[in-house]
This record gives sequence, structure tokens and C-alpha cells, in this order.
Amino acid sequence: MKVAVIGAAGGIGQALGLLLKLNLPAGSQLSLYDIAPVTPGVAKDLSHIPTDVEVTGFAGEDCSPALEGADVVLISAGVARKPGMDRADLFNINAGIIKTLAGKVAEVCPKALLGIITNPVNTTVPIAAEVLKKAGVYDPKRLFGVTTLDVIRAETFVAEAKGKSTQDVKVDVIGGHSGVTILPLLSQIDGVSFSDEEIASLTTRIQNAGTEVVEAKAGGGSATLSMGQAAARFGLSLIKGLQGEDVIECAYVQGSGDNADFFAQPVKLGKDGVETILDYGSLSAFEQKALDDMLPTLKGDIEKGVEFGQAD
Ligand SMILES: NC(=O)C1=CN([C@@H]2O[C@H](COP(=O)(O)OP(=O)(O)OC[C@H]3O[C@@H](n4cnc5c(N)ncnc54)[C@H](O)[C@@H]3O)[C@@H](O)[C@H]2O)C=CC1
Ligand SMILES: O=C([O-])CC(=O)C(=O)O
Repeated sequence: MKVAVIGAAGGIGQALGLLLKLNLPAGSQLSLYDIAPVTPGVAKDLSHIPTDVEVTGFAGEDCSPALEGADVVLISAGVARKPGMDRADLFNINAGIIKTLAGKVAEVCPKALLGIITNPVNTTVPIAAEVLKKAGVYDPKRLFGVTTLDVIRAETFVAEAKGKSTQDVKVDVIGGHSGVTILPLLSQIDGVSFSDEEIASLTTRIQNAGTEVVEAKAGGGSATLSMGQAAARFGLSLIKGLQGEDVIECAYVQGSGDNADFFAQPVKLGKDGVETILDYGSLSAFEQKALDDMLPTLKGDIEKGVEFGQAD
């Protein structure tokens, strides 16, 4: 299996590269690309860790050599938030970066599973879809917005609040990846109950957890280490699916369109990427209202991406 990380010299990219070097199956190849000239050095550094994963690094204007033969491509290239910004403020720079990189994926490794980390995810994923469509290679089963960080945060915060081991708490998070579009399904967690106040405050904390990190880093960026872990978990799940294992993750995918054209929910992964988009079960009245309320925002984010992706 070959995994390409694009944006590999950044905060997320370096953490993700390390975790993949440590955890990819023996015999895998890890290919790192970033415009930053340090990237071959990041690869060299990782290559001294004794695991059976071969690491190569590429810098410069063209990511093609890094993408050749890739089974999975994870993109975290772009700019991150500073205090006072929301994710939509990243659109002006990141939309163009994703458009270019998705074009390269379409050209060099059109069959790869493509996971997009770069914000605003609600919008960058539809941009990539339009670029892949224009190139005639779009397969909705192979394109993912990575929302795993919302899941691991929800699991961590619920475990803390309820005095449980994080290993015993599983939470699905649906919708999108910004503010009110992040909807953790707390009503469905086995073996825990919450007061209405707890539901409201935990939901708000999970929705604002990215901002919590941005503010604590005080201008030094956004979540990188937790996101590195989240992206590694998701990337390794994609690989397990490709290898024929049954694995379920929440991800932002194009599905039935019942809620919105792109929507995060649990998906079963397999040899072709998404095997089945799973039903997210019944919602509490609180969750149903939150879902109804978020949809105009989510649909607006998607529309912006479709328009940008379609424009010449
Ligand atoms: N999906 C999610 O849950 C999360 C998404 N993010 C997003 O991930 C992105 C990256 O965040 P960080 O790694 O913290 O930022 P960073 O600034 O540390 O790293 C970004 C890297 O992208 C590189 N880059 C910029 N343009 C490029 C291009 N055209 N081709 C290749 N590489 C390019 C830069 O050289 C830099 O090394 C941001 O957009 C951030 O908002 C961050 C946290 C969570
Ligand atoms: O908040 C940000 O800008 C980065 C991000 O997406 C997150 O941490 O969830």
C-alpha cells in the first residue's frame, strides 16, 4: 500500500507522517510532499525510525512524483486559523490549493482514495468533487472529508465528563466540520445518560473545540497533534478497508443527499472506499432540531464549493 501525505511539512503533516511511519502495515510506502523545501529532510528524518515502511519526500511546485501509484492520498496542505477567524475565512487561500491538488490527483492517481483535511472541509470537499468530475474520474466512494477529529474529541470529552475510559466510549458525529454543522449524537452512547444541560454544554464544547485550540495556541496555529492522530486513524481505516477488513468511520461524503449533498455520517469502508453509507439511527428532539437548524449553513458551504470547483 502506498499513502501520500500532501502538506507533509506542516503541523498536521509531520505528526501524521510520524504516526503513519509507526503504524502502516509492513511493506507499505509513505510518500511525503509539501511546497516547503524541508520536506525531503522530513522524510529522511522519519526514515531512520526502524519500521518496515519506506519513506520518500518531495518538495517543489509539482506533487506528481509523490502521487504516483498512491492508494490513499491525505491532503492537509493550506493555511490554518488564527484567533478571531472562522474556518470559512480560510476559503480564499485554501480553495485554490485544493483545486490544484485535486487536479493533480485526477491526473496521476485517479483511483486513489482521497481524504481532505484542509479547511473549510464543508467546502473543500465539494471543490475536489467538481474538479474530479471535470476530469471524468469522480467516484463519490473514493472522496472523503476527514471529520475524525470531531469523533475523537467527542469520545474524549464524554469519557472525561462521565469518568469512563476513553476506550469504552464511542460517539458518532454527523453533519459537517465547522461550528453548528458538527453534531455529536450523544443520545446514542451506550451506558451513559446526560441531563439536558450536559447535552447542551457538551455539544457546544465539541462544536467549538477547534476554536479552543486556536485560542490556546494564541496565533501559533490550530490543532495539529490531535488532528495528526485523527488523520492517522482515518487513513489506517481506509487501508484496512482496501485490504478487505470491515471497518466503520464517520466521514463527510457525498451520499443520498437526504440532508445535504455532502454529509458526515458513519460509513462502512471496503475495497473501493465507501462500501455502504450507514444509517445514523434515531435522533433525540435536541439533535433533530440541531440538524434542521444547521442545514442552511451546510448547504451554503457546499454551494460555495460547487461554484468554485466549476468555475474555470
Ligand atoms: N479536518 C480537520 O479536522 C482539521 C483541519 N485542519 C486544517 O488543516 C490545514 C493544515 O493545517 P496545519 O498543518 O496546522 O497547517 P500548517 O501551516 O502547519 O501546514 C500546512 C502546510 O501546507 C503546505 N502547503 C501550502 N500550500 C501548499 C501546496 N499548494 N502544496 C503543498 N503543500 C502546501 C505548507 O507549506 C505547510 O507546510 C488547515 O487548513 C487547517 O485548517 C486543521 C485541524 C483539523
Ligand atoms: O479549528 C480549526 O481551525 C482547525 C480544525 O478544523 C479543528 O481543530 O477542528
